[in-house]
Amino acid sequence: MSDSAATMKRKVVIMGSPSVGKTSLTQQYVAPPTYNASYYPTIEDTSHKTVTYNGVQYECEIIDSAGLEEYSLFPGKYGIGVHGYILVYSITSRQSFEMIPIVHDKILDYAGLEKVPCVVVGQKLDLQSERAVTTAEGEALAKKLNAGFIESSAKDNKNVSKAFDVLLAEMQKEYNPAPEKKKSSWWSWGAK
Ligand SMILES: Nc1nc2c(ncn2[C@@H]2O[C@H](COP(=O)(O)OP(=O)(O)OP(=O)(O)O)[C@@H](O)[C@H]2O)c(=O)[nH]1
Repeated sequence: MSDSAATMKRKVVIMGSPSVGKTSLTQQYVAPPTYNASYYPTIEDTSHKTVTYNGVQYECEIIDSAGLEEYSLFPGKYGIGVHGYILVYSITSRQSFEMIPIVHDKILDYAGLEKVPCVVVGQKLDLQSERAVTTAEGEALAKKLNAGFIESSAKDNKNVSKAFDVLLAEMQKEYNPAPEKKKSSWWSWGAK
């Protein structure tokens, strides 16, 4: 995973309950406009996209994983060498929302980390009349997990690339932060 001067490689895994729209989100991002109303459960798919975010070019490897249930074993290959995670629930399913902290805990446990760049994505934003999780609840959970947050609709292609941008921002904070501004020292107080 070496980074060339021009392009940085970023490996991203998309995780969450079955049928929340992980594949639809990925496909809409990688090859828009792509939306399929039929449901085909994923085993695993990998796709690639090169994007420029905040002046940096990233070559992203995006792994769309199989839907996880509460008692699924965490697939170890998703805990190694991964730069960031997109944790997806559906705004129409509380069960899928409740899976988010469980998946997040599994990632940290497996990787032995205290923090990892993540974005929590509330998918199926077009299904407002079936909403079961409020935006405020989503935001509060993401804050608790130290993650970014956005609601999206793969169907309407709403906030799809923004979801990836939020993760790129989280990864930039973690792996290539802006140089810290010089802190003032005690003796500089009052000095002009
Ligand atoms: N209304 C609506 N339906 C969606 C949206 N995204 C996905 N779907 C539908 O939800 C179903 C599941 O979508 P997938 O993208 O296959 O979900 P997944 O999370 O990848 O599913 P698994 O492979 O089982 O993990 C499909 O019928 C999609 O058409 C969305 O934004 N809005």
